[in-house]
Amino acid sequence: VLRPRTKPIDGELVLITGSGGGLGRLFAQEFTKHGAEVVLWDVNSGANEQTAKLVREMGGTAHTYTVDVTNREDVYRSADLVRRDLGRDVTMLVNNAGVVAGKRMLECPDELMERTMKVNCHALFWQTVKAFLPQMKAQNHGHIVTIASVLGLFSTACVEDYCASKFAAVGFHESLAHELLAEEVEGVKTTLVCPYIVNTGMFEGCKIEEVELLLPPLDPQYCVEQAMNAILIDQPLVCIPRLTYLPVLSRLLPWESNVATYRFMGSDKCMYPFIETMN
Ligand SMILES: NC(=O)C1=CN([C@@H]2O[C@H](COP(=O)(O)OP(=O)(O)OC[C@H]3O[C@@H](n4cnc5c(N)ncnc54)[C@H](OP(=O)(O)O)[C@@H]3O)[C@@H](O)[C@H]2O)C=CC1
Ligand SMILES: CC1=C(/C=C/C(C)=C/C=C/C(C)=C/C=O)C(C)(C)CCC1
Repeated sequence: VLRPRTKPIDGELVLITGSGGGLGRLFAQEFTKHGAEVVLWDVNSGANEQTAKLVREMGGTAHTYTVDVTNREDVYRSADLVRRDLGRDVTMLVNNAGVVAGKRMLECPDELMERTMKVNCHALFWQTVKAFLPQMKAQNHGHIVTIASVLGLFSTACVEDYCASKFAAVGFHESLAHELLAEEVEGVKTTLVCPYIVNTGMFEGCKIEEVELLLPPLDPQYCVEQAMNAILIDQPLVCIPRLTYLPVLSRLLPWESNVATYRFMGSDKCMYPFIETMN
């Protein structure tokens, strides 16, 4: 009944991956509004510098690093560099970088499918467990945020590699959360963020006409604000919007009834216009 109290994050050092655009850039601005210092990792240095500029214009502090999160050595090297440059440890990690191939599986080059798994899933291993978690555990203080997707909790057609990578990200995140709780590392919190389609351009054209009025693609700012609310109250999981908890629950129903719902709602073909836009 009562809204949980939000935690102060001023003074936290927040590392955001994929900060060169979309949700990552908005996360950088939102954390800055709350008084945190941000470390920005992206493959695209120009776009990343642009995010840093926006943060600095808000009066915040931003440190940029050009990092390909799929490259283990690059991740470890950059993590050490951050520690050396700033003389302190990252206390909050937002694993946000993500990609989608945008091709039907049989037409998708193997390399693109591999890239999806590497960016959306494997990168979480190097970044969280190896590069930043040890210090968070040692200080019993930290927060690991995984930006997955509702497609990590249920699926649809024509995004096989993306769904596989996001289901894997959810599995990884939840197992890690269990590990921290089992070891009673109570000061290191975890939040799994699962958004529906967001208007960042990543899923350009993707839509479900039958439910468009009830469930339009999310405004990126709204999505990030909802995620921030969850992070600030240490909420373990947030699906945005709340309506998307429904298909998660319906996974308990027989497969055939889910197929019928997908057909009725047009959820089975929502990727068709997206794939056409991409090709
Ligand atoms: N948009 C949507 O509808 C939804 C998005 N999500 C998830 O939210 C997250 C953010 O998505 P969104 O902001 O829309 O996507 P964007 O494509 O707008 O932003 C992703 C950012 O990640 C960067 N990036 C990609 N690969 C790497 C890499 N190997 N190393 C470092 N940075 C990299 C991109 O750089 P570059 O531009 O140079 O490739 C880009 O700046 C993703 O994980 C996505 O899966 C979840 C649900 C819905
Ligand atoms: C099944 C189903 C739905 C489908 C949702 C889909 C297909 C979401 C796609 C999300 C994307 C593209 C996320 C990217 O990361 C609705 C409309 C919620 C309504 C109830 C049943």
